[in-house]
Amino acid sequence: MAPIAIDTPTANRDGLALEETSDHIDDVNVLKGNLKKKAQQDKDIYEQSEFDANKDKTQFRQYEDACDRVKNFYREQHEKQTVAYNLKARHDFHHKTRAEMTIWQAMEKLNTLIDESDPDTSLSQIEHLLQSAEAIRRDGKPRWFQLTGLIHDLGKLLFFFGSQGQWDVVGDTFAVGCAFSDKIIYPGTFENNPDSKDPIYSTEHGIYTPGCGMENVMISWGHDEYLYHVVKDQSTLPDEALAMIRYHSFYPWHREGAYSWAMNEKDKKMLEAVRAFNPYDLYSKSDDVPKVEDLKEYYLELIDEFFPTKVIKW
Ligand SMILES: O[C@H]1[C@H](O)[C@@H](O)[C@H](O)[C@@H](O)[C@H]1O
Ligand SMILES: [Fe+2]
Ligand SMILES: [Fe+2]
Repeated sequence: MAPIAIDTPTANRDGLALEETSDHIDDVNVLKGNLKKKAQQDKDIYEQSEFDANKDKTQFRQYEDACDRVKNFYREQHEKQTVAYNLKARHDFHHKTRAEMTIWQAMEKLNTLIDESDPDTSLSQIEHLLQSAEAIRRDGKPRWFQLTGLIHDLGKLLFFFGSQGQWDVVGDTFAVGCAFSDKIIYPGTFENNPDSKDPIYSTEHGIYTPGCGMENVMISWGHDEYLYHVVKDQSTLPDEALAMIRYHSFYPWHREGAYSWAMNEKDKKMLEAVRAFNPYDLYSKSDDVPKVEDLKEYYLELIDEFFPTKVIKW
């Protein structure tokens, strides 16, 4: 079809030159775009989603019925996550840069890892990340929240950076340096962890003072804590996003209410944010498998918005 010719005037009624008018239109369009983004951002992160309401939750996290792969994973993890190991892991982390790559490259690198601790999915990690992000996006939640869904498990890259196995990378987390809570899954498997017999670490508060704040509690080392440090220093994501990343595997706390004695005022707010995130992580595992190539462009732009330095130090 031939383009329609429009007889455009060179100046508008108020005598403005055409160039200025079209600049103005551009500005208005930018504003409209911002408003649209803003409207999306206004959708409260705490508002319960349809997504959450429609899932049959009894289908997830059935650890008693889980296969041996999952049970063996936790037996090993619960034996080996000691205070001594956690101090060493943090020391090692702060003393080197393991790799330099973009967020998308990290997602691709992670793709060969199948998480041994997970009874609910055998999909690759890139698919799980996109499922989480897409569920948040479909619910019209803020862009920073969508990005948090996209990256929240990238800390599993630790597996390729000299971890001792999967036990110090994946799985639920718990506090070390105080008594192992009976709210942790398979609580009977801590017997062979030497800390369970330590005269201080085995007491309720252990090395901590009540009210000290979760950021002062040493949580078992793995993908949450690692990614939290990477993202905190290299992105503009808000505190809520950092809490979602740092505590998303901390089910004894965010789901079962353990360790409440350690919380401070800020933690109460952060706990709500972590709880708002959890359904998108857990229940999106039964959604359709996303098509990576179809979504790539949208997410590349989103990544650039919050990671000013494209190449990240891992
Ligand atoms: O098996 C899963 C998986 O490793 C997740 O990435 C982690 O966040 C969960 O807490 C855990 O239960
Ligand atoms: Fe995770
Ligand atoms: Fe996840």
